[in-house]
Amino acid sequence: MHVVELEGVSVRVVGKSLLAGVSWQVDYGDHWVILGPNGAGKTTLLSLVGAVRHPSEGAVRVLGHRLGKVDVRELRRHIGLVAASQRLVDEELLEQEGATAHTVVLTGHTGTSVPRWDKYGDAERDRAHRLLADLGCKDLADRPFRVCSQGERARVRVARALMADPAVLLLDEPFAGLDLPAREDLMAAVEDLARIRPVLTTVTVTHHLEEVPATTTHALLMRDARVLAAGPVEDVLTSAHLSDCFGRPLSVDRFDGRWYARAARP
Ligand SMILES: Nc1ncnc2c1ncn2[C@@H]1O[C@H](COP(=O)(O)OP(=O)(O)OP(=O)(O)O)[C@@H](O)[C@H]1O
Repeated sequence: MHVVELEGVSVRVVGKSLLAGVSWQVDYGDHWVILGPNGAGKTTLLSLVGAVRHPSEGAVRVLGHRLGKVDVRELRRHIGLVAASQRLVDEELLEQEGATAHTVVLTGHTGTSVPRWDKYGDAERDRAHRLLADLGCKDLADRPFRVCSQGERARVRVARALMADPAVLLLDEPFAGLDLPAREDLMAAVEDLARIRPVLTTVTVTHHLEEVPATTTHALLMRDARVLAAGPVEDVLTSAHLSDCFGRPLSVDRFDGRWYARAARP
């Protein structure tokens, strides 16, 4: 069984195709990155995998369950989704309540935007502390989420998503808006996660090759609602594929496991 399986999937809204004829398979322990220009359909693809939306055509199976034939609320409990664009968590409410980073992580256990204190015992509290430590921010436990920096929040959100022990973790532009040290801290945390949780599957949407974690195993390139290339990361992240994807000549390098792109000079 695949973690994610799409067969001939299209998503249409009035007068527009958001995804067209997409087939794709993700296996347990894979770490995928999805790249493509603005409007290519990356977030739409991730929202299918997150069981947030349904396809107009074709079949989507997540953790063996076909969308349309499964209780998506139950399915979502096994999927960790961190996406600024899809407000699944009411962070403003948590901020108003003065929630600490530890409390925000705890709410991941109940999948709620407010803490359900009767549901959290010592095991859950310890787990939330461990996850903050795994994400390199154990010192934030008692800090109000409201005052955490963007980089700190980004790591707390990932810890929250892991609280429910999901089989698959979906990250939609997790590095957006972070400065260089914050980006590198989150990158290190994501790479550590891949090492300490070998069965966790991850799918990360990003805009920049510099944001592709070194632990990435596979890549999928999108353009105009279609998949341009998908497969093992070293086969897909080539100068030719990236140039095709972004519509201009690009030169791609790999150094120390990380990827870099720049405009090709004549
Ligand atoms: N409900 C909708 N109705 C109409 N158009 C939509 C709807 N949702 C998304 N779109 C459009 O579909 C296209 C794909 O959107 P999507 O958010 O998946 O792209 P993306 O690759 O994630 O883009 P970005 O990199 O800019 O975040 C965009 O042109 C977007 O404007």
